[in-house]
Amino acid sequence: MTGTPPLTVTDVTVRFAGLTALDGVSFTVEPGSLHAVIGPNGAGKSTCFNVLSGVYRAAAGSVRFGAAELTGLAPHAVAALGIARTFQNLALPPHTTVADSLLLGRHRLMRSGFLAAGLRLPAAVREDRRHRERVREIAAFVGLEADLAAPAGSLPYGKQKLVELARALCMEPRLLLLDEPVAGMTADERQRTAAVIAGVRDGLGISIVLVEHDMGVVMRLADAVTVLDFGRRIGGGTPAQVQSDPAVVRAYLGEEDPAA
Ligand SMILES: Nc1ncnc2c1ncn2[C@@H]1O[C@H](COP(=O)(O)OP(=O)(O)OP(=O)(O)O)[C@@H](O)[C@H]1O
Repeated sequence: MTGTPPLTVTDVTVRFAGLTALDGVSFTVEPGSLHAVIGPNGAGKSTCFNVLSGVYRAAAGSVRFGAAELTGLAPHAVAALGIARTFQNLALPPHTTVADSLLLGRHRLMRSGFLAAGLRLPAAVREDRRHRERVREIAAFVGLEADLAAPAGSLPYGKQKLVELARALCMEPRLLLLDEPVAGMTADERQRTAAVIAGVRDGLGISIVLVEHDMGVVMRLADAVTVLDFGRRIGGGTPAQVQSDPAVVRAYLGEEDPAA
């Protein structure tokens, strides 16, 4: 997709009743790149994710997607700019088929109102057919074409997470926010999902922000990494750069060794 602007996070601070969860954090997500946000437990990753998706409001700083200022926008207004998100925990209606779950993801793009759709007016029928075709294409892209008629809740966990990813893609986003997309997956599922995520970046040209604990996946997929610790940005760069950064290594070792 053309026209994806950079996402520029500048000096963002978020406070919760006396606790500074993010403290003057800055980074830029280059167009079409996969940018991972990592850090030990409690570092501020989820808070960062929630600021980008409009769930939390920053006390200070700015988040710009091209010329658009995101801070202060409600989640639906952030989505309207072409920023889609997935959730850490499954957020799919379990009895709804995969096809219908994905169609729900296209709601923002649908012009016909419920009345026109309900009355089966010709324009609404044509639009419905167009959206179903696109849903099929996106399902094929993530490897779910054979599962379109299945209730989402009947699929194995890894596939349900792929349905969520596909649903976000159905919004035709320019930027995709992924919240721990491989958490709870088997090694096989992790590998498959990582390949799909790489395909989204490489094949669709969508920028991706990835918050993820799995270092293997982060280091294999990311073009750039931002490292948080206690709400501050303590490092950043390519995966190789952050892996050899003593401050980053110290932050992670500190987490593993409570005596340190
Ligand atoms: N809604 C909230 N109210 C109060 N404190 C919060 C809230 N959300 C997060 N925090 C606190 O802010 C800090 C950063 O939390 P956050 O969840 O962003 O970290 P994280 O890096 O995502 O951690 P984890 O890896 O454990 O998910 C923590 O000290 C956390 O307790």
